[in-house]
Amino acid sequence: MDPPRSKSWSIHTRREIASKYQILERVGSGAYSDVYRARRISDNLTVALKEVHDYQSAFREIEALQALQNCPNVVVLYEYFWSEDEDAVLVLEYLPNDLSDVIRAAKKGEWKDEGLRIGEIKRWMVQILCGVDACHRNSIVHRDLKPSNLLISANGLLKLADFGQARILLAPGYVAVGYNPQFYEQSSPNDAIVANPPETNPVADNAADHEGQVIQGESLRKEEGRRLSEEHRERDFLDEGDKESNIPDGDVSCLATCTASDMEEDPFKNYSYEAEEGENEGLGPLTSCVGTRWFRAPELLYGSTTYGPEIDLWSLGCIFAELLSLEPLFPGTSDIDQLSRIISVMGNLSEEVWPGCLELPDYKTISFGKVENPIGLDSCLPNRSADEILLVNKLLCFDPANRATAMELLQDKYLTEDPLPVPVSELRIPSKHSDQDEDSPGEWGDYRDVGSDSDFDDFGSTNLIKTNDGFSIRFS
Ligand SMILES: Nc1ncnc2c1ncn2[C@@H]1O[C@H](COP(=O)(O)OP(=O)(O)OP(=O)(O)O)[C@@H](O)[C@H]1O
Repeated sequence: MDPPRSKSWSIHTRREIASKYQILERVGSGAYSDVYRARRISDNLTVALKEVHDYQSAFREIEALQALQNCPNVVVLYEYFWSEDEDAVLVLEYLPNDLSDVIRAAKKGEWKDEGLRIGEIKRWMVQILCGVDACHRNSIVHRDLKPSNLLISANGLLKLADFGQARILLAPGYVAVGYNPQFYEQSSPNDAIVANPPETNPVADNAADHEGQVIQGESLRKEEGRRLSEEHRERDFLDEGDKESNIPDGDVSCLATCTASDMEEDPFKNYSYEAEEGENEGLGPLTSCVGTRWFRAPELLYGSTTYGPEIDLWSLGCIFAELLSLEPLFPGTSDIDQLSRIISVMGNLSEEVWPGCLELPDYKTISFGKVENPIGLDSCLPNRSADEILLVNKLLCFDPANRATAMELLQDKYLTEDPLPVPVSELRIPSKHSDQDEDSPGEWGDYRDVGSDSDFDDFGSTNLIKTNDGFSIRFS
């Protein structure tokens, strides 16, 4: 059989890969990668080969995954292929589903009852929080959390994936901390396994999973990591920060909002997409052009280059709201529309709700008319309990300092009181439609396809008024 059509043929012609893996089919692609299902020849283990066409994205993903090797809710990196002239290829554990599949199936009524059960929602939330907690305890900001980047194994384990935009916000030499075992253990008498590192119940065709992980994990030796870091440091565009020239820093999601043409055509040209050097001590400035629009925190939309892990917590708030309502919470069609949706629900951003917001690079460039009666989160989550709305409210705060941390939420009464999270083994996972062309977005829509190229397309009925300082938006 001919190999599948692909953006790049290099993976099929690389001997070092062909000698160890049999490539079976392409299962996905992103802005900078093609992902294949493959079989490890030595033991028949099914793996995902991720061929990354962007150097920096590959480096970031490898660096972050190495730091998170022992975290049960982060995808396992078995090994990687790295050479000067070729795309990096990451060998990852194969995870056939993602959370957007679960939400879509629940919305379609695939399981014959209304949406997701509360115990299921809670178990998904706990697994996501464990993964995010592990990242943040290791000072890693994921920067692109969304349902389609939360992959799910055949037996219900959820794992954070796609670390191509991740940043480690600490100086080299930092000793990473492990995961917190408390939340991976039994949380109810029937809950035999919540999530244990590595998977303790491998499915039949992945029988070598456990062993494979350990052995291959060891192959990611320290010297290898050091060599990679040194190489990275030698590159021209070594990032002491995220530079605009580097906007691949982004991904498709980011490009959907921040393409070069966008910026040329965008009347909000004063937007501070360009990071200024030296703002973020020791690390350089960060680009505000990260993540997928629907899940982007307000500080990013206002051009911050000094944000922290709290941007992930905002994304979590959007994901949790979507788990509860089965609808995206803020499906903005442009960055301005994104902000206007947030403000129409939460009210205006002001010093009162976020002291210091005036310092945001684009705060004065865009002003929104006074929203007298914000819709409120409860209207977006009809039929959900006060505790559920409160949980989401703890994440969706304008002021990043007020957002609850992943660890705090793991101890939240909503997740620790009845009905308890169901065991992982009771989670329902949709059957995968293998016949869908992965190049075409699904009928429900693709997060990578969420925006038009220009901030003015699809701007709807909102009134946009040019002012001396920039633009003003009035809600009709
Ligand atoms: N470990 C895996 N197992 C199975 N499928 C995977 C795995 N990793 C990625 N995929 C599939 O490949 C697709 C692209 O992967 P990924 O999102 O990591 O790449 P990307 O180039 O960083 O994408 P994006 O443009 O969304 O940032 C995913 O949506 C998923 O369908």
